[in-house]
Amino acid sequence: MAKPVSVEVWNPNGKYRVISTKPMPGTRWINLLIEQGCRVEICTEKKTILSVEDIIALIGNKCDGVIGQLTEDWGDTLFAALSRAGGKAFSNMAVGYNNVDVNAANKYGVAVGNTPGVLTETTAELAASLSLSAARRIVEADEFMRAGLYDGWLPHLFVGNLLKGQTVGVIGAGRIGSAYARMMVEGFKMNLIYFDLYQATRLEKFVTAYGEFLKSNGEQPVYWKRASSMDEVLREADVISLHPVLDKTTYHLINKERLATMKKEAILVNCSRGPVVDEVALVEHLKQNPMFRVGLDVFEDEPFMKPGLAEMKNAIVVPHIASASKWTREGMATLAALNVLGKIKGYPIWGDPNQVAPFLNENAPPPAACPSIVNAKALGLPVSKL
Ligand SMILES: NC(=O)c1ccc[n+]([C@@H]2O[C@H](COP(=O)([O-])OP(=O)(O)OC[C@H]3O[C@@H](n4cnc5c(N)ncnc54)[C@H](O)[C@@H]3O)[C@@H](O)[C@H]2O)c1
Ligand SMILES: O=C(O)[C@H](O)CO
Repeated sequence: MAKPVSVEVWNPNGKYRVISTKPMPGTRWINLLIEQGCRVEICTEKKTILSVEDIIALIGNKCDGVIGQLTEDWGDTLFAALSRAGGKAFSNMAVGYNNVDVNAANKYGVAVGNTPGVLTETTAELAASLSLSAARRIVEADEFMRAGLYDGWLPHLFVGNLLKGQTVGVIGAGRIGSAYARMMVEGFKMNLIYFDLYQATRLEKFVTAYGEFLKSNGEQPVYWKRASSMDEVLREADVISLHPVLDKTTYHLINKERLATMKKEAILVNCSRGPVVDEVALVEHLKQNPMFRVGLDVFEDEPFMKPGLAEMKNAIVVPHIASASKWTREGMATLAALNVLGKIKGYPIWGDPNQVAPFLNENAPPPAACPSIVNAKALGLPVSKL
């Protein structure tokens, strides 16, 4: 028998039982569920990562839908349990869903939601912060100051890299990669080289137009290039930021050989998923190349770091906080709740999961649609005409 898991209950007499495996920011998501007749149960267990057994206990015998987290292993066992309990809806409170076995969800007819769009700028801003912090050695300098080591201005003290005129490389120029590229190009007047399976037409147009603007003002223009291989980006860029999805094509995309092709003083930023980088190879590379710097938001064996990483002065490490702005996190909770609610209510799927603003407007009721269901096609779910 699984141990009972502690929950906080809202609207106990609601017709549909919806579980959230974690307390989530804001209250709009709870109110939206309650207004539509849901009983909402929020897991209040103290431990950060729930096990499959914990979640099975939460699901129980009757559960219409679950809002879950990227730390949870949503595979066959959990989708089978949800299906047995009558559930047909699950949503990650995240855009990435590499923790979800979508084929297993398809097998049990469970819709899988995610939360694109609302976290694009927030995540790109963190990638830009890590790029700048690494270039200007901000964390090292802060530690130096606090250790009482500063005894006066010196010509060589914490000399870093000037970004202006350098080249920013983006691997995975989707929503977040493109937003990051625009920030680096416009903010720091960097040239762009990117690699993606698809052409980032809007991004290219933006850089072209900005380059023309700079030129017309008598300034050095900026340029873009779509690389024909990832290696081209690694060889040419001074700052490289990783923004692909994690799947079998991107696992250990950055490995020992590829690190060796990068410039000795390059900066590597990862705000995608930890396993995109071979972290053991990275630690070795950081040891051998003290001028090479990294900014990491994600780790291969989260929440752990590979041995040696924490000791590296040329690494900045933060605990998976790229989407952590109040507006974004409340919006993610709202989108996740509306994915589950929409499926329970039989609503169609929103036509463009990149345009989620109507769901986030606090002054109007959200559209009667599921904002983003990744397996909508596989399940044959209808698309909204709104
Ligand atoms: N650190 C965080 O807190 C955080 C926050 C949000 C998203 N993420 C991660 O960022 C990822 C991207 O999010 P997004 O909203 O920009 O998604 P997106 O789908 O818009 O962009 C992903 C891009 O990666 C490209 N891609 C896929 N395989 C590739 C490959 N082999 N080589 C190069 N490019 C490839 C796709 O074509 C696409 O353009 C998410 O899947 C998630 O894992 C992390
Ligand atoms: O995929 C995601 O959304 C993140 O990792 C958390 O915001």
